[in-house]
Amino acid sequence: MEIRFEGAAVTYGAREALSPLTLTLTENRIGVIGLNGSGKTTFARLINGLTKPTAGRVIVNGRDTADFHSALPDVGFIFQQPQNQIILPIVRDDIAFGLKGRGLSKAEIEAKVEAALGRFGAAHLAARRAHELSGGELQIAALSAVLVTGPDILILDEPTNQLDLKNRALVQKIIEDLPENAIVISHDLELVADFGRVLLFHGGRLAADAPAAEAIARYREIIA
Ligand SMILES: Nc1ncnc2c1ncn2[C@@H]1O[C@H](COP(=O)(O)OP(=O)(O)OP(=O)(O)O)[C@@H](O)[C@H]1O
Repeated sequence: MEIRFEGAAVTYGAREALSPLTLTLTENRIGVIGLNGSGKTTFARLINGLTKPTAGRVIVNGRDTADFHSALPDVGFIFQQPQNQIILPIVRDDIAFGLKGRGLSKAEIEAKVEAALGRFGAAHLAARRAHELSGGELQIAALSAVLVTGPDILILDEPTNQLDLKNRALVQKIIEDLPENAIVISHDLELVADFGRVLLFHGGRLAADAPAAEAIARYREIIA
């Protein structure tokens, strides 16, 4: 993975959501922390191309996000409210939906869906109705639907938000074990506490880019 921000900035009218940012990300785990409205989601949306920079460039694995009309296929995004990204009512159909148009046979699609849920020991969720799932199950269904498409980079926006302690621990373990590159945005600082690189945003600016302990300490100083 190589993500390069080259003076990339986002402004909405007169509001600067992200000040010009230049950095390169190559680490397998990146944490993103900061207050509400500090620019974390804007930063993440720049990486998958859902938001285009109003200045500068963002280059992901050698490709300029501005060259894509929509999101980049190699960047999966799990949104803050995973229920909003479930498209079809039954879990297995929803996961299969992402594989449409790839010229796969029905049997190949079924095998991929099974494997996607199987990664999380969640094959039993295949026939369930998505709107009946618990928060943790919903995260697994959303993760499966994104990972089945084979992204190189996964962005998780507050993945433990609204989860109880048990499901939180489950999601933390799942993130630890992911072979994919993961960028984790979180107010749950424990979730990124082991990460070698954590970015702290404050008022749309990068306020720290450091190992977790240092970035978290800086965050505590800022709000003190
Ligand atoms: N589409 C938009 N139009 C106008 N302003 C926006 C838009 N999206 C974000 N902003 C503004 O940009 C700033 C950064 O927002 P962003 O969503 O990146 O913050 P965040 O750090 O992810 O916040 P939170 O922790 O609350 O999710 C905020 O002031 C927000 O109001």
